[in-house]
Amino acid sequence: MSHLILIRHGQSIWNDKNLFTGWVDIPLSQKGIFEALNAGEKLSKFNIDIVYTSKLARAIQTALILLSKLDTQKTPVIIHTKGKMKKWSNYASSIEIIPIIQKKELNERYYGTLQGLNKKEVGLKYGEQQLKLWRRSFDVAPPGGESLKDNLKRTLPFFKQKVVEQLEDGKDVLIVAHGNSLRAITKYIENLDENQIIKVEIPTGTPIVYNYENKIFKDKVIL
Ligand SMILES: O=C(O)[C@H](O)COP(=O)(O)O
Repeated sequence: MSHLILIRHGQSIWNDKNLFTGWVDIPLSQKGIFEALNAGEKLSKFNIDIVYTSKLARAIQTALILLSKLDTQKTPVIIHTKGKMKKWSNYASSIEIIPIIQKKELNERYYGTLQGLNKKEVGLKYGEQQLKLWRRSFDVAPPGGESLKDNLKRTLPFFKQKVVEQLEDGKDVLIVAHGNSLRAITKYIENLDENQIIKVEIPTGTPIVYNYENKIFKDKVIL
């Protein structure tokens, strides 16, 4: 049996200010840093084999902080895939590592022209119903941005190919990503329909653990 651990990044500075963030690369707030440390403590006994993050700093920052709390001799190493960064990040083969791999497929949904706007003010201007459709519906895209369906189209092929392959291999996989890229993954692994996914909220800095066995995700625990 292997484990899949999903975690949304800790609170970012724009989460704190209640601004739409999407692909704007905003770091963690101080509260977010504490959330990441706390998540690391909760996960300290897991034998994590591989970490996938998005390309966004708030996810990478969360992963690095969290990994500092793990009770392991393995060294977290950010894997570079191009040019000299790849070639010159060689090391002795006796070293055991936890690879950290950054994938744009795990990025938050692109929030289009809403990025940088205050969520409460958008609700007042366009109405709560419209705000909810933009934020939580499956297929209504925010202006110029990605719907959850669009987000799912880029996140899910990556998840099914790369992550499931690792789980099949008996590896414990940690994914550090975002509210909507994780909703896309959750829709798939919990087999939720387009109405059920509307209600799914992923809190910041909270590990969600599934056991994976015989091609089935089961025994979900929120730590
Ligand atoms: O991008 C953002 O603003 C948040 O990370 C997720 O936003 P949401 O909860 O409005 O989908």
